Amino acid sequence: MLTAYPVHDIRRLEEAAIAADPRRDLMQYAAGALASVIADELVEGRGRVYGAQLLILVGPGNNGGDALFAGARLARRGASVTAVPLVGAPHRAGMDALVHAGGRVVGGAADVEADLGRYDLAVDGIFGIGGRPGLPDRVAGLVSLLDHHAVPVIAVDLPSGVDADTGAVPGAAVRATTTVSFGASKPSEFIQPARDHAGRVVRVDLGFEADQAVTELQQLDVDDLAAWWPYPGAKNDKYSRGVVGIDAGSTQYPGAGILATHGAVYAGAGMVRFHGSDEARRVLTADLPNVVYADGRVQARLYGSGWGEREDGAEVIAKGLADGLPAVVDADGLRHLPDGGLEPSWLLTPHAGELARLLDCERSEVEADPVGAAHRGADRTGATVLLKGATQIVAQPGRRSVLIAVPGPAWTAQAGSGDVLAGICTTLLAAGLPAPRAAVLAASLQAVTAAALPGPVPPHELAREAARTLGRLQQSAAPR
Ligand SMILES: NC(=O)C1=CN([C@@H]2O[C@H](COP(=O)(O)OP(=O)(O)OC[C@H]3O[C@@H](n4cnc5c(N)ncnc54)[C@H](O)[C@@H]3O)[C@@H](O)[C@H]2O)[C@@H](O)CC1
Ligand SMILES: [K+]
Repeated sequence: MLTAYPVHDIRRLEEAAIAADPRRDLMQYAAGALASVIADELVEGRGRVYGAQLLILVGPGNNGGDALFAGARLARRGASVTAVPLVGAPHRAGMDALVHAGGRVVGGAADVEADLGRYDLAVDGIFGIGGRPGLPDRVAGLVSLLDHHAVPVIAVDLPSGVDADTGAVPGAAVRATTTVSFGASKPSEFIQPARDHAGRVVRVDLGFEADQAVTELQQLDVDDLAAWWPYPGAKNDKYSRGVVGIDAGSTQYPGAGILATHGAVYAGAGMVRFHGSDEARRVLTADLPNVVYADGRVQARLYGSGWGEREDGAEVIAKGLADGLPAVVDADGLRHLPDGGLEPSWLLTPHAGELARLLDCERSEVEADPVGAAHRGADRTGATVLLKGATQIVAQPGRRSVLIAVPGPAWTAQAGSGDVLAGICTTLLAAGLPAPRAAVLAASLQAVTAAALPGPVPPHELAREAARTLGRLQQSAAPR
């Protein structure tokens, strides 16, 4: 599991680390770690550090200081280092160190633009955690020229221009090949589209110790998925594994019910009872003869995928609430929720547009701060929220921390993926998992399954593959 903290909390952790050991120079430590990553990349790219052409992009803060001190270390190892101050006054001591080590400082972007292609590597020390999203125009111009010349960029702490807290990229931003992240991960390392700007992330431990008061973003990895999945054991029967009730699909959208049922079955439900349309039932009878159509005991329900315009939607959901069973509400079902008063054992699975409708805001507002929007959705409804999209985020009512699923390939964004996902989530609720864990495991299973495939497959095939993934994960799982 990887943990990220918002900038506000990283500053607090940094202050606490300095107070605990005032003699430790965090900037020198950071610069040393940065220099060693740069040296490794130079050796990999051209065989040695000596004689390498290194360009340092310098902003007005400590981020530029880190870059300058790292540049000084590499100049001492024989690299030819050019620093270009781009915004405001650069870090004084860092500049002195670079010049003292034999580095060159030019006046501004115009002095390097003509021959950018000669640089082996550029270091982005423009803005760090003090940066506001976007880049001043002249800086954006230089950054896009570097891209044009295919000069690899190592970002110091984070790629300048991205929003560290939200992962949004509202304007120009550096696209790094590698990011050297200090002290603690930033949310932008996990959340798209900023995650793509970071490239490979090398994390440098500065000895921060998290405390209870900080907000955490916890991103699962494959080992967490393997360890947390509730594999059926020898003592399980179909009831203890969980019976899923699916009320999904409609005459207009029969496929949604079929897909959700595939998700539920292949994720290992003890039994699935299907209460959707007759068209879907005919297909399911042929494809998945284990599905049951009679009423009877269930342990979790799914409502809403492919409902379309359903007149009795609000009534069905109200009845489900009165039953007191955990439930997943997906897609069209989200239009029929009561105003607040849901339970955290209920899991809502909106994409950005559906969450915007729940929050009475624009989709762009959700995309600008997906974690914040997922929190608001959970707080407003009282339910757990899984916000689907390029980054899959799970928020709980009244809690500031969020879970983030293992990232998967972009091709899973296709019609029907959400229906399968809703089915997997319901299987995990029926198995007795709390909604947040069910949501993050289901989304992670889909991502890990897709990542192991050579390319796009339709969602019902992805559901079948998920069962194979679970078989492999179970073998590799270390008990926790
Ligand atoms: N957090 C930590 O524990 C450590 C932080 N260090 C470095 O310090 C950095 C933070 O340093 P600072 O707080 O000085 O912040 P920055 O280096 O991010 O710079 C902030 C400055 O840039 C200006 N600025 C921000 N966005 C702008 C924009 N879009 N257009 C124009 N001007 C803009 C601000 O007004 C401010 O003056 C970290 O990212 C990291 O690189 C390291 O030295 C080691 C320890
Ligand atoms: K940077």
